[in-house]
Amino acid sequence: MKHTEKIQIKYFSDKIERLRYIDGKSDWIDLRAAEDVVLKAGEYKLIPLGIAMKLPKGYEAHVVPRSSTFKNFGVIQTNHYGVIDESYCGDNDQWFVPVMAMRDTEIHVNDRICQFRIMEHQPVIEFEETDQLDGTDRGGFGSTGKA
Ligand SMILES: O=c1ccn([C@H]2C[C@H](O)[C@@H](COP(=O)(O)OP(=O)(O)OP(=O)(O)O)O2)c(=O)[nH]1
Repeated sequence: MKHTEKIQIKYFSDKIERLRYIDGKSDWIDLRAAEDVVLKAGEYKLIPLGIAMKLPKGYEAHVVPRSSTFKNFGVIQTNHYGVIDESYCGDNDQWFVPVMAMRDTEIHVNDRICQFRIMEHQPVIEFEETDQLDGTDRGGFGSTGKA
């Protein structure tokens, strides 16, 4: 059985619903736009998500689009994969999602536009330079993708 982590959360708006799991379908948690947004095709906007959190020690959070985000809103997340650092934990550290509109679009406050989960940090990495790697050579990029 998975253990539970408590996360301190601050809401910047009363217009968004409080975060929750949706129907037990996934352990990713949807995030909501904290304001109405109107964009023309090609425009960029940092959309406030109306929350800040103090993540558990040793964790970071990852923010990605929902599968339906492009179909519903016509926007692409410009950083593709948002990383919320453990140090982004203060009173003003509101989460945002950067988007670009591919068509004229409107996003309304409380719309579920992206999702997040928390992940443990990776181990500390030390790089050891060498002229020859001792792994088996696959032949380089794209070498198996011909047939
Ligand atoms: O999609 C995102 C990505 C980042 N952040 C916040 C949390 C993160 O901890 C902080 C900095 O992010 P990152 O280090 O990826 O951005 P940067 O461009 O390197 O900026 P900085 O100089 O603030 O580190 O911005 C978000 O709210 N949404």
